[in-house]
Amino acid sequence: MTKKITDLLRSINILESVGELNTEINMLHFDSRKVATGDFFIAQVGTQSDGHDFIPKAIDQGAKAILCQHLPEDINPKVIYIKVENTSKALSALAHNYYDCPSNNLKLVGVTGTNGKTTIASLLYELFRKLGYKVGLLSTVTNFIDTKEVKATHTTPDAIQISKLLSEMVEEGCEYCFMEVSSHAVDQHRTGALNFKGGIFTNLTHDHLDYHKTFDAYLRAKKGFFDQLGKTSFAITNADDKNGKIILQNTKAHKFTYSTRAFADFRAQILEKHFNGMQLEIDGLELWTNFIGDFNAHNLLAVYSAARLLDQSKEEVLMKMSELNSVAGRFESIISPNGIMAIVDYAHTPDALKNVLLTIDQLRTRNETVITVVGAGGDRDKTKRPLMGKVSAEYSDKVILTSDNPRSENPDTIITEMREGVSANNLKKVLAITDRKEAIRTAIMLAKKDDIILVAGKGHEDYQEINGVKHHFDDKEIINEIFNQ
Ligand SMILES: CC(=O)N[C@H]1[C@@H](OP(=O)(O)OP(=O)(O)OC[C@H]2O[C@@H](n3ccc(=O)[nH]c3=O)[C@H](O)[C@@H]2O)O[C@H](CO)[C@@H](O)[C@@H]1O[C@H](C)C(=O)N[C@@H](C)C(=O)N[C@H](CCC(=O)O)C(=O)O
Ligand SMILES: Nc1ncnc2c1ncn2[C@@H]1O[C@H](COP(=O)(O)OP(=O)(O)OP(=O)(O)O)[C@@H](O)[C@H]1O
Ligand SMILES: N[C@H](CCC[C@H](N)C(=O)O)C(=O)O
Ligand SMILES: [Mg+2]
Repeated sequence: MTKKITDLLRSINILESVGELNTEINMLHFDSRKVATGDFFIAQVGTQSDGHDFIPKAIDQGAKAILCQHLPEDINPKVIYIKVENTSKALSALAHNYYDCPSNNLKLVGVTGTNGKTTIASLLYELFRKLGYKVGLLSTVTNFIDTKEVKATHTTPDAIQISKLLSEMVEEGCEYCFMEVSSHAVDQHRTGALNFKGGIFTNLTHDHLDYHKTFDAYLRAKKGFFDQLGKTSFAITNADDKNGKIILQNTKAHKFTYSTRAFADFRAQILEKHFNGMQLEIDGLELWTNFIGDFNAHNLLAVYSAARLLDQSKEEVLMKMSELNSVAGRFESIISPNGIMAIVDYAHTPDALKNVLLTIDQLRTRNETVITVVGAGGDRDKTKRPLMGKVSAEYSDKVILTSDNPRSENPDTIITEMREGVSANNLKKVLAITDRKEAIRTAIMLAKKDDIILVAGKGHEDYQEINGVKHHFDDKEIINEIFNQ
C-alpha cells in the first residue's frame, strides 16, 4: 500500500520540512531495523535509546522520508525530512491517517485503570457478540478481529499496530471495538489520535512506579486518556474508587458513574456469593453471574454501564450477561481427584492479590488451609514486591514465594524483596522455592482434601521469561499434570 505524505500529515503541526511532501511512501516504521526501500521512518525518543540516532541506518536501508524532532546535521538530498514537536504524538495521527482513520468507522471504547481492564474489555467483546454484532478486541491476553485471533504482544499495541488492527476490523464489518488502554500507552501517545466513543475507568492502585516514578504521575497518565475524549463521547468512572472523580475532572465527555456502595448513575448490589457465582441486582433487576469476588461485581457493572450507553436494551444485556464466563487466567479453578481446589489468577499487584485472597476468605468455611504460590515480575516495579509479600502472608495460612517472570533479574533477589514485606509473626508461614513448578508441586503436596491453593501472578500466560528467553510455562497445565500424577 502506498500513501502520499501530504495525506498522512493531516492534522499534524509541521514545524519545518525539507523536500517534496507530495511524494508517495510505502510503509510506516518507528524501528530502523524494519525499514525497507521507500518507507517512512519515525524517529522517537524512547526509554532506552533515541530513534534519531538511527536515522542514518534507516536511510541506508532505503527510507524515503523521516519524521523527527530535530533535523540531522547531514541532510541527504534524496530524502524528505519533516520536523514536528513530538514524533510519538504525530505517529499516532500518521498511523491513523495511513489506515484511513478506522476509529471514525467503529464505536471504539477504551478501558483503563490498574486492574480489571482485560476482564471488562473481554466481557464487552463477548457480550456484544452475543447481542449479534461483529466486534473487535485489543487486550493483554489476545486480540480479535471478529472471530479471527491475532496474538497480543502488549496490553495496548503500538500506534501503527493499533490502527492496522482497527482497519482490519472495519474491513471485516465490525461495528464495535473494545480495547485496553495501559498507562504506558497513554504516556507514549499510542492512542492519541484515536476517536473513542467512550472510556471506562476501573481503579487506581499501586503498579508500574518503575516507569511513572510517582503515583501522581501514574494518575496523570491515566487521566490523560479521559482528557483526550471528545464532547460526544461518554466517560464512565468507578465512584467507589478514591480517584474515580479526579480522573474525569477535565474531560469534555459526558460523565457517568457506577457504584456498589453509593449513589451513582449505574448501581449494583451483591445479593449472594458462592464459589461458582454471585447473584447480583443491577439497575433494579436480579441476575445470576458465573463470577465471584466483589471486584467482579464492579467489572460487570462497568460492562453493563457501557452496554447501556451504547444503546443496548436493559433486559437483553442482563440476560446475556448471565451467560458470560470468566476470562482466561482470571480466578480459574481446577479441582483435583482428591478434592483440592487450585485457583489460577493473574493478580500481579498488591491490590489484586488482596482482592482475590479476600474473596477466597469470604467463601471458605475455615476448616481448610489456604496456600498461596506467588512471585513478582523482574524488570518491573520493585516497590510492589514487599507489599505483595505482606498481603500474601496476611491473608493465607501458608505462602510459597517463587518466581514469576524474572526477566533479566536474579529470581532469588526478587523473592528476598517480597519476603522483606512479611511481618515477623507471619514469617513462619512463608517458604521460598525459586523453581515455580517445584513451588506448585510443593503446595499440592502440602494440601489435603478441601484445601485451597492460589497460584497467582501469571494467569493466562503460557511462558516464563528468563534472561530474554520465553520458556513454555503454563500454571494451569502444570497443576493439571501434578493433580493427575
Ligand atoms: C517501557 C516501554 O513501554 N517500552 C516500549 C517502548 O520502547 P522504548 O521506549 O524503550 O524504545 P527504545 O528501545 O528506547 O528505542 C527508542 C526508539 O528507537 C527505535 N530503535 C531502537 C533500536 C534500533 O536499532 N533502531 C530503532 O529505530 C525504537 O523502535 C524506538 O522507536 O516502545 C516500544 C515500541 O512501541 C515497545 O515495544 C516497548 O515496550 C516494551 C517491550 C515493554 O516491555 N513495555 C511494557 C512495559 C508495556 O508497555 N506494558 C504495557 C502494559 C502494562 C499493563 O498491562 O498494565 C502495555 O501496554 O503492554
Ligand atoms: N476491578 C478489579 N479491581 C481489583 N482487582 C481486580 C479487578 N478485576 C480484576 N482484578 C484482579 O486483577 C487481576 C488482573 O485482572 P485483569 O487482567 O482484568 O486486569 P488488567 O487491568 O487487564 O491488568 P494488566 O495491567 O496486566 O493488563 C485479576 O486476575 C484479579 O486478580
Ligand atoms: N502488564 C503487566 C503484566 C505483569 C504480569 C506478571 N506476570 C509479570 O510478568 O510481571 C506488566 O507488564 O507489568
Ligand atoms: Mg490487561
